Amino acid sequence: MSATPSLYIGLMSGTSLDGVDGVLADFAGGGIRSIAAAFTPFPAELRSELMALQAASHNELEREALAANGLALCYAECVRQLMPSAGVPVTAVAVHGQTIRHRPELGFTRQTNNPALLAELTGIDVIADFRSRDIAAGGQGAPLVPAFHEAAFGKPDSARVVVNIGGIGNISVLHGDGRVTGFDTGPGNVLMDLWIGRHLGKPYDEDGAWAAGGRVHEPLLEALLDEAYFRQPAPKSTGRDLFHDQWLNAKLARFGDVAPQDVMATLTRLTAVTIAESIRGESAGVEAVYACGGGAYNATLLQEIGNALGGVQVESTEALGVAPNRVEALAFAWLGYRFSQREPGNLPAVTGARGARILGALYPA
Ligand SMILES: Nc1ncnc2c1ncn2[C@@H]1O[C@H](COP(=O)(O)OP(=O)(O)OP(=O)(O)O)[C@@H](O)[C@H]1O
Ligand SMILES: CC(=O)N[C@H]1[C@@H]2OC[C@@H](O2)[C@@H](O)[C@@H]1O[C@H](C)C(=O)O
Repeated sequence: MSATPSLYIGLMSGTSLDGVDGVLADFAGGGIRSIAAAFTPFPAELRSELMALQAASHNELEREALAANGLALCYAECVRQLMPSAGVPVTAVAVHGQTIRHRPELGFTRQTNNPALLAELTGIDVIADFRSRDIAAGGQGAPLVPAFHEAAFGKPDSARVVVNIGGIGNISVLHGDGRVTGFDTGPGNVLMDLWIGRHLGKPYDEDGAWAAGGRVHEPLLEALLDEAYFRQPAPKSTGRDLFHDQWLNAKLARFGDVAPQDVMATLTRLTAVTIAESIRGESAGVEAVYACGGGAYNATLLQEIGNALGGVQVESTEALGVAPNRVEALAFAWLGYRFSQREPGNLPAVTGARGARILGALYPA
């Protein structure tokens, strides 16, 4: 007889600001099983307000509170879509919130959210605020997915790398001997999305097709790589606080004559080489690299990461049984489960925290 289900819903809205990814998962008996997934796009107005809140602006306290209420409605809608797949009561909804400021060096990170409203709207326990305890313990508060990557994808005696390519990229190196290292590599899709939006009015470069038809401009690539963050040792994490449109504009200032499609090819290469160099720096002979996050659907990008690693084939996490667009939400469902078990969620070797900590705060139904 199978164990009684232990159902959690994970909700993630990341730096791409495209919407909410939700996953219903069952962790019965210590297993990890994703049952159903849903995606709720942000209404255009909420998306642009969340984008505006990424930087200092007028009356932002009130605007943040209102955006948090709007977010809670999107989260509730995503939960509503997942509920029919549950069958039995869901133990808790684990919700990341929307990062609008990430400044671990100043001792804070801010994921705007209204978990009380979400508990009210869903009638389910809500677990939120997963990052601040790690920062309180001296850590970066990010990335948090490496512990989950090890639990879900780790294989004894074999070295595997999981690379999450969302707005920002992050790697988890599962060394195969229980050790896990990882950090944010820098831009994932954020600069590419910005550029194709500006030039073709599209949200992203589907399959990397536009970049594939362009040529990498080496001097521009060199200028883009001239960024202290790439040389900084781990632990490290980043976000739109650093990699924003002014960052890109400043880099492009000397390269006004480069064709937009060639800029796209160069930005794709930038993401690929910063990920590949980060992997190389952590582990010499990596053979198995698995990509997740929306960037895993960018064939050009995966090909370029593989090339930059000297011909390694980069597969998506689909090969390990989890669709790439489900991994992050599943990770937060799992972090919610860990919270309920009073088990730590962070890895001090990754975030730099003084020790393992239970992450999250409960808003009862
Ligand atoms: N078919 C596709 N082809 C190319 N790129 C894609 C495709 N589908 C999604 N993407 C990219 O993936 C992004 C969304 O990825 P994801 O949902 O993993 O990001 P996120 O969770 O918001 O970010 P983060 O992990 O930084 O928090 C899109 O903005 C787009 O750039
Ligand atoms: C502060 C913040 O929201 N960071 C995100 C972001 O998106 C990717 C990368 O930057 C990672 O550090 C993190 O998300 C994943 C889910 C994490 O915590 O592992």
